[in-house]
Amino acid sequence: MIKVADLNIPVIEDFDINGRKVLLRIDINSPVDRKTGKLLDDSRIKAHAETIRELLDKQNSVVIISHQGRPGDDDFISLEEHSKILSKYVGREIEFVDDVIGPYAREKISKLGKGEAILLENVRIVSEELIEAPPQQQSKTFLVRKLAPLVDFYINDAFATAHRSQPSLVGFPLVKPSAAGRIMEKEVSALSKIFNKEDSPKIFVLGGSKVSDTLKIIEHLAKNRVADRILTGGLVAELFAVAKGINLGKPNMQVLENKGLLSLIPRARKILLSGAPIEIPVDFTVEKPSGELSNDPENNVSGIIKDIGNTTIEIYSSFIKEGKVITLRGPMGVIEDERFRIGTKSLLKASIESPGYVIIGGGHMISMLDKDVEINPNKIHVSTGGGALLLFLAGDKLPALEALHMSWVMQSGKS
Ligand SMILES: Nc1ncnc2c1ncn2[C@@H]1O[C@H](COP(=O)(O)OP(=O)(O)O)[C@@H](O)[C@H]1O
Ligand SMILES: O=C(OP(=O)(O)O)[C@H](O)COP(=O)(O)O
Repeated sequence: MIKVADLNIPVIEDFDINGRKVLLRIDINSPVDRKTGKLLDDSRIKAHAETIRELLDKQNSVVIISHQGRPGDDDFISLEEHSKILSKYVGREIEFVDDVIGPYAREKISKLGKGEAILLENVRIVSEELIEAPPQQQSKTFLVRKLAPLVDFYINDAFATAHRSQPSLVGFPLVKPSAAGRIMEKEVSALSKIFNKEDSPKIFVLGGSKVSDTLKIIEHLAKNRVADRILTGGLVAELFAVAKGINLGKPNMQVLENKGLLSLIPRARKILLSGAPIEIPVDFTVEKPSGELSNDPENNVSGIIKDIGNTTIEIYSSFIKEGKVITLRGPMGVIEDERFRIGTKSLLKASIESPGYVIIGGGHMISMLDKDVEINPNKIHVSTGGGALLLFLAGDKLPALEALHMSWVMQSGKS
């Protein structure tokens, strides 16, 4: 059992999970190369191998579920390639099953032998999975009703999706004995220890493309006075720049419009007006229509913004040097293209070389870490989470953890 604020989170040791059938929710959502559709990074897949191996060593039959991307996005792809990589890291074959709740998947689950594992297809092909609702409601979804009767236990190892109140995360704990997996356990234990409210200044480097999520994170960080400085990059920065009244030019406004982000401008403006400690880039690396690159000031951009600019890198790096705790999530630029990795890599370098403690999260950000450099755990925590990590640090109760707590209350009769 681990205690997280006032939640009791059951762990694997709290049950006799040997030779049983286990439904294991992991998060192997990974960056995808838009051109080839292949995975660009396997850090999350590698991380989850530990829990799977342990369950298989204990002769459990392991049914693995995960998501990848969101419907409509380029990275909403099958988990077939993931199963091959997972098999490599676990050291055992993990068969990919091209189904989630249909008769084929259910037969595969029923016939699964001891010490065997299967990976079901991307759980987000089941449309219910995209709807967020309270655990009670999610426990009545088809996903839960079809799969729960076939397993003995539910284990949630998906820390990176713990901020979503989706059926695969919060529905099962209400109907099955449930526990946190090893990644979930390690993340919440480590982060609870590392992140002290008193440590200051706390610097947050927030970029990427999940702008609505990031606005929510910033609102929570600001409300709970957790951040001393928020350095923005990626599409998050572009939205704040526009909200501040900076003219980024028609093509960039078009990018924001195409991504459905313009409606978020009033919300970003409200955050700025509330006095949240937001920093916006003073220059950008842009790609001109000719394909040429240029480093332009924020109010005179001559192409599509692809990364933060050189002066911004310098300014942000100097803030980072002063930080006691630096948390980075979401890249500064379009890192799928090697030419636009400079901003992200430079800020990662500045953080790692700074005297502060560094927390690195989010699939895209961790993919930029140099795989050959050893990570010193006394200096750096590499989290599998992005949004979940930030909301956890902001002091939010993550729905997946709350559901595990509810499960424990139901099992033990305690509160
Ligand atoms: N200026 C930009 N314009 C368009 N996309 C961007 C920009 N900067 C970053 N991105 C995109 O953000 C995506 C990653 O964001 P996100 O999913 O929020 O990060 P993470 O997975 O680390 O949480 C990448 O696909 C990257 O191309
Ligand atoms: O990659 C994830 O989140 P992150 O980008 O915040 O790290 C998780 O897999 C959650 O995915 P979602 O934000 O589509 O629910």
